[in-house]
Amino acid sequence: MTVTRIGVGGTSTPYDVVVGNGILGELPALVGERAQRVAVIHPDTLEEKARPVCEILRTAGYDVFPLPVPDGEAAKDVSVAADLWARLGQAAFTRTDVIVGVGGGATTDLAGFVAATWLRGVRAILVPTTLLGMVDAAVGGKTGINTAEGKNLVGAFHPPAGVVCDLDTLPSLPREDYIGGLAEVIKAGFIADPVILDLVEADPEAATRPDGAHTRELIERAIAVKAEVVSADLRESGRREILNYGHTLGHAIERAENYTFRHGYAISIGMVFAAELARLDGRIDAALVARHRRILESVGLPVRYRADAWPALRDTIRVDKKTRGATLRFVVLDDVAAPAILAGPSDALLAQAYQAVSGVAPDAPDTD
Ligand SMILES: NC(=O)c1ccc[n+]([C@@H]2O[C@H](COP(=O)([O-])OP(=O)(O)OC[C@H]3O[C@@H](n4cnc5c(N)ncnc54)[C@H](O)[C@@H]3O)[C@@H](O)[C@H]2O)c1
Ligand SMILES: O=C(O)C(=O)C[C@@H](O)[C@H](O)[C@H](O)COP(=O)(O)O
Ligand SMILES: [Zn+2]
Repeated sequence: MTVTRIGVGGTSTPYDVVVGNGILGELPALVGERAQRVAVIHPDTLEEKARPVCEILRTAGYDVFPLPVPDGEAAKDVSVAADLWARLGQAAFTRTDVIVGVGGGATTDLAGFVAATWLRGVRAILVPTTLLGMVDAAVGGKTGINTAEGKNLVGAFHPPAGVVCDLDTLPSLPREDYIGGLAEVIKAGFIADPVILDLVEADPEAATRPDGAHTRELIERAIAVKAEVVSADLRESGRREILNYGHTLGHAIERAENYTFRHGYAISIGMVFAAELARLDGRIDAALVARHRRILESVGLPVRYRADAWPALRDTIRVDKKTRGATLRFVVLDDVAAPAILAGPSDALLAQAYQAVSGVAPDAPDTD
């Protein structure tokens, strides 16, 4: 199988997202000759994915420090970052040394954040092992951790020095996590690449499998969308906001669920909410909202959330990063591949859109 390299620019150090099978051998060249030590941050549950990375780097002559962290979202916590800072200090990690993050989006967000903050910035190389990590989290340099008040509230823009997407890691991913990653693939379709939507609609079942007929094309198209957007606007001063489609409500749902709800599942619901908002604002028709529900449901993603959660979700949305002062801002669509910002929707409009997502009037008890 061929190796694909998708370039990401917009920074003084452009890098490639490399996609292919059995491509961990790309790593030593990315780490480079100036580094002596390499820290390999990985979930403690994914030792078998970190081991070949460590072996390749040891064989290439580096001093390798495997640094296990808690699995999943539990890693995106300041206590975990502080523990890693301590371990880097104990290993006398210098500015020419390198951090490699191996795992899903939660792990690469943490590894990137630690790389951004250690000595005010050392190089990070990311090896995403989830679909979501490959098509979204590992690309573009957003790093961060959660706080009690909300998702990703502390972080830094710190582009990686390289991203290695070894497709051989995907078959072991639990099906639910694979489907979670499809939410970001479908998001890329709605905001920028209609062919993604066509491919999912043509065979939704195949889209849920790492060996599906169009899987590689879906992955590469979604990466290309992300690469184009972050190359144009690394620091989210404008265009990059479109990547937040579905995330305003989605992040609030994740917080309401104490970060036990898959990110992709939450943003799937969030995209339906954003579509309902756009319809109520007169931007899109009911058919496009229905297309959201149909595509997302066809791959097993949720499109509804409980009605009684609205007051808490409404409060959390206030600290969304796109909010300016008291003005809430949502990414919406004017059409497929025509994203826009809806600023300052009324409380009534928001509640009406949420009603369409919960299926129950906001004040009424949830009888589901
Ligand atoms: N920085 C960004 O631009 C960006 C973009 C999108 C999402 N994110 C973040 O990414 C996170 C979600 O990422 P995720 O969906 O990858 O979740 P995750 O990192 O929690 O991984 C999901 C689960 O899959 C397991 N896993 C990972 N790879 C595996 C493999 N190959 N085989 C078996 N199990 C495997 C993990 O151990 C974990 O239990 C969220 O924190 C979200 O905020 C960040
Ligand atoms: O890269 C971006 O920009 C995104 O918004 C991609 C999102 O899929 C991702 O979940 C991101 O972490 C959200 O960023 P945040 O700034 O809303 O925390
Ligand atoms: Zn996301």
